[in-house]
Amino acid sequence: MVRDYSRFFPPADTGAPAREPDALQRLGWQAFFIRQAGHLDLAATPPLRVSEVQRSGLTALGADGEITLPPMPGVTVGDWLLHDRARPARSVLLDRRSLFRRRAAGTGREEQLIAANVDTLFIVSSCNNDFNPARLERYLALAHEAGVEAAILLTKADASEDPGGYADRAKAVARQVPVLTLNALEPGAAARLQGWCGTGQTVAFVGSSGVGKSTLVNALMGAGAAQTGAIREDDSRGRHTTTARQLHLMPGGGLLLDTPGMRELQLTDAAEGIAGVFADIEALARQCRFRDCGHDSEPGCAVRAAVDRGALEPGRIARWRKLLAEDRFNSAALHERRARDKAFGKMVRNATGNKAKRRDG
Ligand SMILES: Nc1nc2c(ncn2[C@@H]2O[C@H](COP(=O)(O)OP(=O)(O)OP(=O)(O)O)[C@@H](O)[C@H]2O)c(=O)[nH]1
Ligand SMILES: [Zn+2]
Repeated sequence: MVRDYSRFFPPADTGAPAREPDALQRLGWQAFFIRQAGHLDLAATPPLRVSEVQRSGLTALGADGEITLPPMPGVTVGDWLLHDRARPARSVLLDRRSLFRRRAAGTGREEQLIAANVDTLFIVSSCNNDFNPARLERYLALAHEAGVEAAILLTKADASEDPGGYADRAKAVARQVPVLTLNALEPGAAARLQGWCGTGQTVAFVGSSGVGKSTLVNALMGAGAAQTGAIREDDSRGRHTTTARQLHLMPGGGLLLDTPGMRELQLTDAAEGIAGVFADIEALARQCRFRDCGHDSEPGCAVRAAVDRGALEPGRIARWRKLLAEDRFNSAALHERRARDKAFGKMVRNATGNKAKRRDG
């Protein structure tokens, strides 16, 4: 299927103002990728950004519009490829600036790539009962793990008596992360996010159901929102499945990456991300007298001492522990499955090996 993206791109010749960003810049082609391709002839192997991943293949956007490619394992939405026109499946995957991945339960595959090269993750919650510091921390850990900057958006400020109170509690969770309270329905909502959505900047949304993600997406997409409509493809059994478009050019210049996987993100081996979000506690824990301090009633516990002098909120310790335990559980389950698969593989090899021997003898 060929879609007309021409309205997103400046005219090819002199009609465009000199400083108009070129088509690749609009797709997020930045110094990080340009450096990787520096020694290559980009006319021969043009850069493409993957906009959809389906069973039947990939769709990618480049300076000349949209191209369909055969399936390429290990490639995900948001990735940059250098297109090999003669052998498309051999197109080169460029290193990623950031990557969201998740453990794929029960699929036999251990890990699922969700999205690459997102610049900013909008973590959305509302100024109401949805607000939950533990959930914010979880999402922040995910962003940290993926290597993505985060911004916390607290919607429904218009329906709250005290939006500032919610903002303060969000800021207490992550001092470095920008926090915005807003009414997603008001006309100026998109403009308030524009700072993160400039030309070539890729954003994604996470948050619970009903917090206003779609409302914000529609605000950012403006008249282009019709583009978010679903498309159909045939799966391997010839059934029609409906998949949504996954990478959208926003009228304001940025890109919106929106996949079902993005919305279902969980913590996977996120120890590093957790450490980033709870850096204060982890630093304290290193000062405890005992290396294996449980931070309960051990003498010389720096974590407890911080709680006692009011420098650390006890709830944060509980959430830190819960997140660590959850991550440990997830990782253990994965390693167990890995070990089981390995043992099974060995058994199969032994069995087939024995058969071969018998035949030989
Ligand atoms: N008053 C008010 N209503 C809002 C705001 N943001 C969203 N809503 C309303 O809340 C409802 C849910 O918003 P959605 O944008 O569908 O929420 P979502 O996060 O996309 O939900 P899912 O699609 O289930 O993930 C809709 O009725 C919106 O109109 C806000 O800032 N203020
Ligand atoms: Zn301790």
